[in-house]
Amino acid sequence: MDTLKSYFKDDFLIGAAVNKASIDLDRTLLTEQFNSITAENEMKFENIHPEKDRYDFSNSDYFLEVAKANGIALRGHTLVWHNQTPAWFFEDENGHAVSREILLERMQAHIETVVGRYKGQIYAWDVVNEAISDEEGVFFRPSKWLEIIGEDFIDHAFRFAHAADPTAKLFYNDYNESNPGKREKIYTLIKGMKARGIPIHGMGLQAHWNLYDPSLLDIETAIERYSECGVELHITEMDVSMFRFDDKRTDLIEPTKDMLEAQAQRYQDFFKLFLKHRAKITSVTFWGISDRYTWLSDFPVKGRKNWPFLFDTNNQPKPAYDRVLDIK
Ligand SMILES: Oc1ccccc1CN[C@@H]1C=C[C@@H](O)[C@H](O)[C@H]1O
Repeated sequence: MDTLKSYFKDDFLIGAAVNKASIDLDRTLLTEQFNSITAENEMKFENIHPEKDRYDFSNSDYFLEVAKANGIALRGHTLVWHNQTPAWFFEDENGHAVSREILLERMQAHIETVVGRYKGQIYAWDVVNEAISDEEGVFFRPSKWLEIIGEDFIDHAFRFAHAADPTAKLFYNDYNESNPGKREKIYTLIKGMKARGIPIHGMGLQAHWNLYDPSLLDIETAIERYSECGVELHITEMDVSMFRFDDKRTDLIEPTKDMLEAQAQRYQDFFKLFLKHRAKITSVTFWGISDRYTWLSDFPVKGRKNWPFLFDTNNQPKPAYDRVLDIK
């Protein structure tokens, strides 16, 4: 029987985000279908470095152990992000903002400790996540990193990561990556980093898409534009929501047949595009394993169930799975 990882074995890795529950609960489907995993939350700052002098590698070590035992590659997510990073990291003992020099020292220590621990065992890192603003006319997203260090916080993060593990591919990762306005800002960022000799190797397109947008044209234009920077591409957090981002409906307890058919068509269209650009794309990761669990059941509408993946709430293939395996 074909599986995702076997069907695309000559094209790109097929990955899934896992968490402490799903890596065990959904182990059969995970090992059968996927050959890459990403920690959904367990390698983020607040979980892996919860206190100034304490790191917690228990979950990330376990994820690596499971990955190795099953011939699965591990993606690292994420080192520098405005979200899920504890406030103490930016403050001195009196609760005041630390200096640029101190924050750079702390950033370097964090990256050296985390990336260094898994040197040679993590094939790609999302070094910086979501540093570009969605707001028209604003380039960088405001954050404590930007405020205290300045615009070069990104360059430093990549340099520290490369020094800690020269074998890892280093990615900039972002969402709304196919929106033309944000695409051009990300393109400018990466182009500039390459021109300055910063060790950036890839662009992570999060691909939090839905039944209605973005258009295939915007996605393909983004794939081509980022590739022009001379970096490889990863699809890093793919899910296809049944709802537009601004649709706050909460009446459904299961997807309609029309939704499932529309989702199957969207997934087939997306994977046809990925195959067309297989020379640029080296990994495609879903931001979950199956509809049994998705972060979208709490975002943007808390408690509103969503069904964004190829496998249903019982880990069974949906129409979208059959359509993705019926392209070649
Ligand atoms: O789609 C978005 C819309 C607004 C803010 C962030 C995002 C996506 N942000 C992602 C989603 C879930 C987290 O687990 C990931 O670490 C993060 O990269």
